[in-house]
Amino acid sequence: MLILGIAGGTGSGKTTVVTQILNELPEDEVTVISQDSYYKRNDDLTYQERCHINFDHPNAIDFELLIDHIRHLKSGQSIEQPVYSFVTHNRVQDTVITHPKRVVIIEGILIFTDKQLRDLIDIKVFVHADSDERLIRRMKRDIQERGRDINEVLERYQTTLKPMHQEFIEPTKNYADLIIPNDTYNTVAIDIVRTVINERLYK
Ligand SMILES: Nc1ncnc2c1ncn2[C@@H]1O[C@H](COP(=O)(O)OP(=O)(O)O)[C@@H](O)[C@H]1O
Ligand SMILES: O=c1ccn([C@@H]2O[C@H](COP(=O)(O)O)[C@@H](O)[C@H]2O)c(=O)[nH]1
Repeated sequence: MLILGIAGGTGSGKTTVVTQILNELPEDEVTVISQDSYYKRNDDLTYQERCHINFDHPNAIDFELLIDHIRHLKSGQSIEQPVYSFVTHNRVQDTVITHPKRVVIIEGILIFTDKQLRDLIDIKVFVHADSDERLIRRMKRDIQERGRDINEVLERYQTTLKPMHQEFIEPTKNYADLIIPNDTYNTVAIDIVRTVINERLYK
């Protein structure tokens, strides 16, 4: 099994890069684990309290469960991947049965902050986009898809996203084997990732 980690700031294009990689590989050989599925359960908090959680801090992530699941997949066992709701800011009851595949892609802003998780990842990719580009993309997404208003997005960006990015996410670029500049679509980088995966899998 080959484990690929795709990190990078919010709006950098991680999900887009994952989709591009998926398009290059046989469907039955790849599975994706999203860090977002592993936000901690917050059943004991009210909705208002959950709105104030710092989702860009490593403490928000249930790394213990995520690492446990990656180890299970590595040893050939299926897992029940949690499902997270950005509307309620909490996990839902459903889970998705995820089977081990030859390639496992883990994607998320904070995945390189945890050493145990880093050590399980064979190829670490960091997707880079300038902060203004990421802010614009994040504003569009949160307003169009997550029901937020412009003031809410800007306030959150200034008070939480930007400082957390600088403190926790940007420094993990140093762990990357490959940095993908993604201010514009980068097909060359995707070709390189595909070549590396094929090389490792079929050598
Ligand atoms: N290279 C790019 N150029 C322009 N828009 C992009 C690019 N990559 C991603 N996007 C757009 O930016 C938004 C955020 O991308 P996404 O892949 O969801 O980022 P992330 O998963 O890192 O938060 C999406 O609307 C996506 O279509
Ligand atoms: O309930 C939540 C949980 C997280 N977020 C934000 O999501 C991004 C991470 O997702 P990307 O796809 O990488 O952008 C993170 O910046 C959190 O602030 C949220 O809005 N609500």
